[in-house]
Amino acid sequence: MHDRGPLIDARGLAVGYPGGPPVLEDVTFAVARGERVGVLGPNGGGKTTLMRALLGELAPRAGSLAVSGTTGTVPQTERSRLDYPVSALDVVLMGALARGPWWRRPGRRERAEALAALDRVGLSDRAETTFGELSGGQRQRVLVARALLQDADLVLFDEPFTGLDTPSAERLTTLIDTLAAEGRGVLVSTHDVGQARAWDHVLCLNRRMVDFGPPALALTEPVLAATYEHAVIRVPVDGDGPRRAAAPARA
Ligand SMILES: Nc1ncnc2c1ncn2[C@@H]1O[C@H](COP(=O)(O)OP(=O)(O)OP(=O)(O)O)[C@@H](O)[C@H]1O
Repeated sequence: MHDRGPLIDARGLAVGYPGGPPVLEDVTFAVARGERVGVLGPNGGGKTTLMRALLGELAPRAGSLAVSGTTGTVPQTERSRLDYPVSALDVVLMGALARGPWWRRPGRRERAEALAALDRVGLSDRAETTFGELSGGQRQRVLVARALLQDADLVLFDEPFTGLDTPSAERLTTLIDTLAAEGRGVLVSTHDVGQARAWDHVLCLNRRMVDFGPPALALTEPVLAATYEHAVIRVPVDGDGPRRAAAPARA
């Protein structure tokens, strides 16, 4: 892994789709190694669009975006289905392809590393299972194993908690913590404001950046109201103490 500078440095970033107006503007944030950054925003707020820009699929329309090191991605589960019959192990081994020179096919050593990566995400018994036959949560964990094999400096998760039951969500939370503790930067888009409070920074998006900072400073009522356009459920905490807000459930 490289050791210096932020993994992501976005300044005044604007992004859009070919032929259309920008769908995301004025985005300024940074992600350092070892940080977990939550990306919050309503449906259509631009979270996936930001991920696509970070992956180099969409070029900045304005401002600047620098992403350093290797990037592993865990897309939304419905987008991670593969139509061809590859095993979970094959998918993890794709991480070795990204790591090595293009002419070198993964060998016995990479296979052993891929099995170890599957073991780390608790799926060593599913190595030969067809990827498409796994549950959404299991597919996500296979993709985390792929990022581990790739030795990704930065791991992008696009709404990974959607549809997960409580044990799977807890397991994923622990994995995210572990990835960050290893010095990787982790960017996670989520609809769960309460969960993002536990991370290092939050980036609030609603077609433009509403705020970026440590959750204790950024997640104020005005910021949440601007992010979710007042569709916020207010939950009082400790009588007159600060209020906690939760994003509305996905439609
Ligand atoms: N391929 C595309 N071509 C044109 N516009 C698109 C495309 N994908 C998304 N958009 C538009 O960009 C805007 C932001 O969408 P995006 O998918 O980034 O939001 P999101 O925050 O990820 O939403 P969700 O929470 O529903 O996943 C939306 O208005 C959407 O219609």
